[in-house]
Amino acid sequence: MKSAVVVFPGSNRERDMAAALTKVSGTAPMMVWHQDTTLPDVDLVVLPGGFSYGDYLRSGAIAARSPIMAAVREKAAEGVRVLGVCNGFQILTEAGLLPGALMRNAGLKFVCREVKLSVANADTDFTRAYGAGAVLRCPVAHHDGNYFADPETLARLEGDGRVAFRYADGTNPNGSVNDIAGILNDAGTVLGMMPHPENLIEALHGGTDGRGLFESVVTTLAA
Ligand SMILES: NC(=O)CC[C@H](N)C(=O)O
Repeated sequence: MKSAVVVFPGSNRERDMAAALTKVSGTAPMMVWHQDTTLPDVDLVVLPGGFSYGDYLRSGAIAARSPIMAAVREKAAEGVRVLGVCNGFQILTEAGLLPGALMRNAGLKFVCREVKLSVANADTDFTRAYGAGAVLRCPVAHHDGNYFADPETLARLEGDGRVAFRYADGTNPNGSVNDIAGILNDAGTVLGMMPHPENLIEALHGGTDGRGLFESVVTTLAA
């Protein structure tokens, strides 16, 4: 699987993401600077976590208007898979590639801890390696993870199975509506999620629950 990781000023999870992609897919991703205007020929584009532009204005708002985002939009329109984790999810909503918004955490505090995630739809390109109803451990680290969408959008997301992950067992760290932790676009090719699956890849991380997401994409693209 060929992949690219976009790096913005203030990104801080791009190396974790690159390590996870390399470990699971066997191929190192290409790292692309936000000022570039083209993306290489890849099967997956990843927007990593971090504090792009210092979270000024709103988390992800300035990055969503970076030169590279026109190319990300083009790839998404072609059906290339796009994954946004944490700040990457915020950038995808700010860019209009995913609906809704990530508001300040309900507790008004930065939250850094492990949560439980349930796989709300195991029939997606990003989740098929997990069984239906699987519950996994996953770390979160954010202050703007409180997912919100208007009732109409929410009904569409829920009705179309576009909620990929939910916080489980009362571990919702941010007050997101319907315990939403990750959502898909209409076509199921773009996933945004607040938790960090790239940080539970090998035994040294304390667990491997995050691997399934990357394995799902690898398997989907190999099929
Ligand atoms: N880990 C991250 O990507 C954090 C995203 C963003 N800076 C926030 O705190 O909400």
